[in-house]
Amino acid sequence: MTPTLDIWSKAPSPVGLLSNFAPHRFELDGVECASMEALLQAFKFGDPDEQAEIYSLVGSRAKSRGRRSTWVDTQTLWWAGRAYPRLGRQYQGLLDRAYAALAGNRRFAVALTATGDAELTHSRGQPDPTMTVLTPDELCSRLMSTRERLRATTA
Ligand SMILES: Nc1nc(O)c(N)c(N[C@@H]2O[C@H](COP(=O)(O)O)[C@@H](O)[C@H]2O)n1
Repeated sequence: MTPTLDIWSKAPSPVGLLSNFAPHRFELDGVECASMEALLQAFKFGDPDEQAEIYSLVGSRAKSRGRRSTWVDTQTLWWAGRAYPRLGRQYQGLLDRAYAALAGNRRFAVALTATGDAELTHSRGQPDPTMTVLTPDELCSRLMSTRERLRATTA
């Protein structure tokens, strides 16, 4: 039977290292982020100066910082000065690029491939996309497809 691994920040390694809270550095479009959570929470702000305050954060500090945003009212997220409707296809493309960038972090890539063929879940996540910048499906589908790609390139 295929094992299921539930991703959250306090899970033992390697699963905890797949949480967006984990301190994996990566760069997207020339912006260095200390964690995926920092990038995701920065999407919630249209002001580049406010976004820049978030990039260096990790874990719950990054997530809490995002609570100052009112993005839920507008359903609009921001990257590189451009507005992304939350339910739009372009936002999905932005998430794809973000996870592709994260896959360049070796510690993340090693942790992800160490999960083998396990089904990845995220039971703590919010499934309604109008209430979160990343649903469990959006996270886990990207992690599992990235794992396939990493495997294919190292085979
Ligand atoms: N631990 C945890 N608690 C929640 O309530 C969550 N929604 C999540 N999901 C993660 O939170 C990030 C998205 O933040 P918002 O839901 O937009 O505030 C992202 O990292 C999800 O994977 N996790």
